Amino acid sequence: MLTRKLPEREDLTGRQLLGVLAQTVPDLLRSAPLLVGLMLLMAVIQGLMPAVTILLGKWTVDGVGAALAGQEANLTLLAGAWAGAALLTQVTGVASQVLQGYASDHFTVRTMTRLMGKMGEIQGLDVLEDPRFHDDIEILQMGAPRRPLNLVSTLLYLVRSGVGAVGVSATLLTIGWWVPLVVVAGMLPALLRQLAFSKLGWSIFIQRTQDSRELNYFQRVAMRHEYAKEVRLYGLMPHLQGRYLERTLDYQRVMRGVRNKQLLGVLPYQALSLLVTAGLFIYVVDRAQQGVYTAGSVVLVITALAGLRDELRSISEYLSVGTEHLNWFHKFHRFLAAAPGVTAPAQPRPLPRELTLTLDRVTFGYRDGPPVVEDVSLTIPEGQVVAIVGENGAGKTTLVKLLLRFYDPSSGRILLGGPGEEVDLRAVDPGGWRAQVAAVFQDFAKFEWTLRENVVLGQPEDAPKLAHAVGASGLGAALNRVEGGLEARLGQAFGGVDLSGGQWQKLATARALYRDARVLILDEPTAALDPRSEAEVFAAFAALSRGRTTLLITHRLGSVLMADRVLVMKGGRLIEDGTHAGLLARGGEYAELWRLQASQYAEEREGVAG
Ligand SMILES: Nc1ncnc2c1ncn2[C@@H]1O[C@H](COP(=O)(O)OP(=O)(O)OP(=O)(O)O)[C@@H](O)[C@H]1O
Repeated sequence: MLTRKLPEREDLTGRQLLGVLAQTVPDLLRSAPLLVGLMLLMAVIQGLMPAVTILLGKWTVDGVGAALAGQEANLTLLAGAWAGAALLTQVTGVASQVLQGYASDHFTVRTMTRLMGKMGEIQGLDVLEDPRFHDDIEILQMGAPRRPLNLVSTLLYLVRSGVGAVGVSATLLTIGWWVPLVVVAGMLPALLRQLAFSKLGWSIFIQRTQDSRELNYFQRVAMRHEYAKEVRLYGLMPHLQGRYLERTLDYQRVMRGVRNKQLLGVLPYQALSLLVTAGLFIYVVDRAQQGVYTAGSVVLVITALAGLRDELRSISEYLSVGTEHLNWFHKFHRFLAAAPGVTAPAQPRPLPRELTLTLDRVTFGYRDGPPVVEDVSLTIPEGQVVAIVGENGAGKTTLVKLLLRFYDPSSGRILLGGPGEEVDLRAVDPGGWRAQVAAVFQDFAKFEWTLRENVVLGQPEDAPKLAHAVGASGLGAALNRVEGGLEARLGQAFGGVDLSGGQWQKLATARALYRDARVLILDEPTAALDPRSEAEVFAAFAALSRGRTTLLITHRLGSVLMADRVLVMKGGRLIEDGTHAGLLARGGEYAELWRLQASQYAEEREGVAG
């Protein structure tokens, strides 16, 4: 059976927690001083209420006793005080909830804005492919709407319970100065023990994030439309259920162990606390029988002991959840302060006039793995149309991703600019450079927005340009068949229509055509198109690529004919570089690929003829 360990302890030390607290609280306070101030006021008032109630109880019992004995007692005043206390409890309770609502709205917007702002700063893809980042971002995303408010609330509850504990202890002073000391000393060990266990809380939470991401994935595969065909065809459901159950039961077993240990471990300490309480109770009752204490004092001790136990238990719980919130904030601050892999330069150099691309001995491996692009050097003058060919996994797409600065080379440089004006790609603003590029990626994004939004992608709308992009990409024919035309919502998630694979690809093409770019990148742009559409789209690209640097990655060698130059990649290296005719004449890898593809057509022709 698979046994699962708890993750490495991620808990911060007490000192580190205080550091996070000192960093977080002033920031939250500054962002909403009035709200937090009012909430603090409510917490202090609420904290005083238990002591008030206990004293009122004592005075009431003593007052009733006095009245029964025929002495004078102002019971009306007492009744008024009870009513006033109850009213104050109600009012502060409602006010706290209203204030929490406001604070929640405020903190959610603020935290999510900061998180999204930071995501916007992450220029590359490397960070997003790191599994640790997935866990962190999931934890941050889940926590952003609630952690800031929860931290504030927890701190306020701590204030309330702290004031409550002090207030209730103070009422015990009426019995004797030593009474609060004895009671707190008896209850403290259980509290500390509970606190020690609660440190496990964050580790468990982290574990839950890793597990829940995987469990969610199983659920998604089982339930979502995009996996439904394979799940049914290959009968995957029992397999998914089995793996889901195995993981869940395993996880639950670990959690049960932790929970049981926690509950049983704290029992002896709670027994000690009960002994002290019972001892004190017997002492006070005994002394009351001797006439040292009044009946009201006995009631006071009973209610104060119960009250103090409640307050201390609350303090322990709030400290424990507060620790979790602070751990979350630790991740949050670390995320905001992190310098993500690909960063924009502090003082970007302007883009050069001419966008010639130069790779100078560029080597790159994903996540410091073995190189998938190795020692590639080449220059592509602005305006050249270049085809990149080579077998699967040769590094063609990676080369393009490096040119777009989704990753930085492990060694070597990528330069932009004509002779004498070259600048390192790392020295220019990535956003400014990417604005010069239009691309149809192999795995282009299918946004579940309207068709129009999918083409325009946040750029200013220009009706003639849009009409041209839709027409030239071949998307126009699809539009006639989609209800709502350009306004049709795409994708299943919001009840929209779905397009065929080829129609989506035309849409991705329209996107590239709509963007007025100096560099065009086409990564297998026609893989899903029928022959007629492919011919049409290539005609559009041929028209578009005139005068623009174009990089066309393709396995369909027929389309290479539109290129001025062909690059052949193999095993991450650039092994051939020349014109179509030159490379054919050379009789190397390209000639071999061409011969193989041509022979397929020849065989088919012979087959048809025969
Ligand atoms: N994000 C990634 N993380 C890790 N490895 C990757 C990643 N993307 C690609 N690779 C690996 O890098 C190598 C080159 O991939 P690349 O996509 O550049 O090849 P390609 O020539 O475009 O292939 P194809 O013709 O199949 O599209 C492959 O071995 C692939 O497994």
